[in-house]
Amino acid sequence: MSQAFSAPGKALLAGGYLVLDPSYNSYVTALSSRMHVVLRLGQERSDGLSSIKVLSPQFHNGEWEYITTSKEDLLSVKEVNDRVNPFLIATVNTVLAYIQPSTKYNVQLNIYSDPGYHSQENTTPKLSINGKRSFLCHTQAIHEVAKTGLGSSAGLVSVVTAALISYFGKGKELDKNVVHNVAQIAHCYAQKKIGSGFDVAAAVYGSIIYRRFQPKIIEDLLQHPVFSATGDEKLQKEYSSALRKVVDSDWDFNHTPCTLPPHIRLLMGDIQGGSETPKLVSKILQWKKEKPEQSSALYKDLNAANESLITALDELHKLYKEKHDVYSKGIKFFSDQSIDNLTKEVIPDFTAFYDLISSIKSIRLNLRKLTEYSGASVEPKEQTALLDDCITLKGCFGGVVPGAGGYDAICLLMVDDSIGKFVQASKSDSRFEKVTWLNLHEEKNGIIVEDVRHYLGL
Ligand SMILES: Nc1ncnc2c1ncn2[C@@H]1O[C@H](COP(=O)(O)OP(=O)(O)O)[C@@H](O)[C@H]1O
Ligand SMILES: C[C@@](O)(CCOP(=O)(O)OP(=O)(O)O)CC(=O)O
Repeated sequence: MSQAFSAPGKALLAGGYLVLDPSYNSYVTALSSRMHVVLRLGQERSDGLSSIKVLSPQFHNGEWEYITTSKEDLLSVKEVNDRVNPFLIATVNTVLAYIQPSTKYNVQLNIYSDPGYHSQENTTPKLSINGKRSFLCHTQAIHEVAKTGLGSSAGLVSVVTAALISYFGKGKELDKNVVHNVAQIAHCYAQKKIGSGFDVAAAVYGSIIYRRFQPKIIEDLLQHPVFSATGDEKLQKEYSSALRKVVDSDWDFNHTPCTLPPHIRLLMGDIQGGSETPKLVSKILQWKKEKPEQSSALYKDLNAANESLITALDELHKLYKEKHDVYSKGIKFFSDQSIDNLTKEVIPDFTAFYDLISSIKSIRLNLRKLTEYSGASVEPKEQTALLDDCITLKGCFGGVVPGAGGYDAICLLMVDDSIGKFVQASKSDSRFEKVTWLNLHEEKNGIIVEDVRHYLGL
C-alpha cells in the first residue's frame, strides 16, 4: 500500500507580529510550492523492532530512521545513525504518542520539496517516470541549503503527520483538524517555542484568514515530565492520554478559507537579504513591553489596516460576482496603469480597487512606524524604496514585506496578465537588480492526496 500527500507553502500578507496575539486576524496565502510525501511499507528489521524511515533524496545525507527502543516500549523513539532532524523526530514522536500503535510497523516516507522552498543554485533537476513531477537535487545537506521562507518545516511536519495518521488510521478519512492539532504540537516542540502557527495552519488548511489558538492549550504538553525521563512507561502513557485530550479538544481558533480575487495574483520577490525572524520578534516584544501605550495604539492602527485589506479583497470578490463587467473593466484599467501616477479623478465604479491600493499603503505606513518605534527592521528603507519602485510599473496594486518583514522578500499583488511585462521590464531596470521573482502563485488548497504514480522513479 502506498499513499502520497502534499501541503502548500505560505506567504503572510497581513498580520505579521499581531498574529502572535489571539485578538487579531491575519491573511495567509497558500502557495504553489508544495511539500510532498510518499508513504510505503518499509523493510522489516532483523531485530523485529518497529521503524519509520524517512528519505529526502534531494539532499545530501537526506536519510533518517526512527525505531522504538524495545518491543514493549512503543513510544521511546531513537534516531538511528545519529542524523538529527528536529522536525522529523518531533513529528514521529507526537504522532506515535497520539496513535499509540498496538501492532508492529515498518514504514518508509519519501519527502520531496518543490523548487520554491530553497535556493536553486548548484542543483540538477530530476523528473519522475511519467514526467508529472520534477524536483531539484542539491549537493548539500538540507540544513546547509539557503531557504526562501516559504515554510518548509511547517509543510514537512504537516504532510508527514497527515501520511502517518492516514497509515495508522488504515484508510479512515483524514480529519484535517486532528492533523492540524498534532502538527502544531510537533512543530512547536521542534522549534522549542510556540509561534503563531499560521504557517502550519496554512499548510493544513490552505489560504486562510487566521486567528491563532491560545498558547496555553499546548503549553503544559510541551513541558511534560516525559521529555526529561525517556523510557518511563507510566509517564509515556500519561503524556499520550494528555496529548489525545488536547488534540481532540476544541482549539477555538479561526481558519476561514479565503483566496485572492480573480485576475489578482501574488508575485513574490526573493531578495536573499536574510532576516532572523526570532530576533525581529524578540525586538518587537521588547518594545511592546517597554512602550505599552505607544505599541497598543500602533497595533490598533496596524490591525485596522490589516482588516481593511481583508475587507477590500472580499469586496472585490463581491464586485466580480455582482458586477462582472465593471470588475473586468477595473482589471483592464489597472493592467495598463501604474498606481504611482494615478490621476486624481476617481472612477466611482472602481472603489473596491482603490480600497485595495489604500489598504496596502496603510499597512506599509504602519509597518514603517513599527520599524521606527521598535528598532526592528520590519520595512527597512531599502525595502521601502523597492516597494515604491514596484508601484511605478503597470499592473501592480502595491506590495508588502511578508511575515516578519526584513530584507529577504517582498510580496506584490498584481493584475495577472501584467506579470509577464512587469518581470520583463524589471530585468532591464537596475532598481530591481537584487530581486529574483519566484515562479509561484496562490494554490489555495491545504493538504491534498496526491497520485503516487507521479513520484515513481524519483
Ligand atoms: N525536504 C526536507 N526534508 C527533510 N527535512 C526538511 C525538508 N525541508 C525542511 N526540512 C527541515 O526543516 C528545517 C528548515 O526549517 P526552518 O528553519 O523553520 O525553515 P522554514 O522557514 O523554511 O520552515 C530544515 O533544516 C530541516 O530540518
Ligand atoms: C512574526 C510572525 O508573526 C510571522 C513570521 O512570518 P515569516 O513568514 O517571516 O516567518 P518565517 O517562517 O520565520 O520566515 C511570527 C509568527 O507568527 O510566528
